[in-house]
Amino acid sequence: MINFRIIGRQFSTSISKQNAIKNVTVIGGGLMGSGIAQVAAQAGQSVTLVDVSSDVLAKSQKSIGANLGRVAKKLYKDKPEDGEKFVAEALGRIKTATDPGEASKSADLIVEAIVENMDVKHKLFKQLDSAAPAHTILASNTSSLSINEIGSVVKRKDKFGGLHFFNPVPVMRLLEVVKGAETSEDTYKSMMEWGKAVGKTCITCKDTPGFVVNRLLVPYICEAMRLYERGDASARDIDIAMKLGAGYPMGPLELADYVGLDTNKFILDGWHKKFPDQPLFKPIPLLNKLVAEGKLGVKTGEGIYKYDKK
Ligand SMILES: C[C@H](O)CC(=O)SCCNC(=O)CCNC(=O)[C@H](O)C(C)(C)COP(=O)(O)OP(=O)(O)OC[C@H]1O[C@@H](n2cnc3c(N)ncnc32)[C@H](O)[C@@H]1OP(=O)(O)O
Ligand SMILES: NC(=O)c1ccc[n+]([C@@H]2O[C@H](COP(=O)([O-])OP(=O)(O)OC[C@H]3O[C@@H](n4cnc5c(N)ncnc54)[C@H](O)[C@@H]3O)[C@@H](O)[C@H]2O)c1
Repeated sequence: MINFRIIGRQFSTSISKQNAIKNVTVIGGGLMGSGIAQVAAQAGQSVTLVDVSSDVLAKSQKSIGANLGRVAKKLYKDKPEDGEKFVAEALGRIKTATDPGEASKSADLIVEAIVENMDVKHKLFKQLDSAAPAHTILASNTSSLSINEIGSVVKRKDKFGGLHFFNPVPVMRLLEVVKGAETSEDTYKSMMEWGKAVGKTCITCKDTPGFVVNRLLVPYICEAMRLYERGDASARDIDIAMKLGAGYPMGPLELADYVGLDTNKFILDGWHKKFPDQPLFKPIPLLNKLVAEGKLGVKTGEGIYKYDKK
């Protein structure tokens, strides 16, 4: 096992002896999917990263290469040639594909990280369920949707669950492992072992809205947006307040831009529809306006703040 530290946080990449999952297919090559593919490849697993867009896949490979470089710089501080080997080997374990069905055929585990939309996820999981071998575990990285509802379209309900990672995946140490109503004990154990093998600390949660982290974090971010929208304080001052007054690494508005304002809106709209009387889930006109204008945060160069385009 290799242990290393990034910004004061302990990391490990290891191939667990008990972990029977060797071939992982990640569907969705965006922000989350590329991070999940990276940590699995770092842990020695064979990864197929799938997206509908070849352009996205090319961009993902580039960002995975750069982020592996950041990890290698710390892991192999005194041996840059070993660092280069580490990056090349990890990148070599990642194949890309555009056909989810074909890419499922040799998978032990499939992690879905596509758009936060129930209909789109249902369509994909129906396809994966019929294409993947019988032993394959199917998991969703959904931020806010019900695991039971996503899994309602698959026949293998005992082999379905939630694996919720955090952004940026290579840095954030937590993995929420979500048991659906019909997730088997074997599947749950395999998901926990796999999470550990990719260097994460796993917690278990029932299938409740937002699981643990987002049920607390999303209302916090939304309250910060409402505070800003009312003009109670400037965006900068709200962020400074929570960084210096509460010790958060990012302020809530910076974090909203970092996660993606579209993702924030998908989550809030979904919860508002389900729980219309909950004031914490009420729509936020400012959020709706920014998303309608295509200002989605860091990924589009503008959200609550403006960013330099890379
Ligand atoms: C909505 C969803 O369902 C759930 C979610 O994901 S909610 C979001 C959860 N995430 C958070 O709350 C993130 C909060 N923010 C943070 O922890 C920190 O601000 C941060 C880790 C993102 C960035 O840290 P910060 O010190 O501001 O910036 P930066 O200097 O760029 O990065 C710090 C270190 O992390 C490393 N790093 C950052 N991103 C990385 C990545 N993608 N891959 C590898 N390493 C990375 C950098 O190399 C740097 O290392 P160094 O200090 O040794 O040079
Ligand atoms: N952004 C976050 O901080 C965060 C954190 C944890 C979980 N999540 C969840 O992870 C999922 C992905 O979020 P993201 O931020 O990576 O989104 P993203 O927009 O960055 O990436 C989604 C990718 O999925 C691709 N895609 C869409 N439909 C597809 C399909 N049918 N087959 C294959 N690829 C398809 C898109 O082309 C896009 O590249 C969502 O469910 C989100 O709620 C997001």
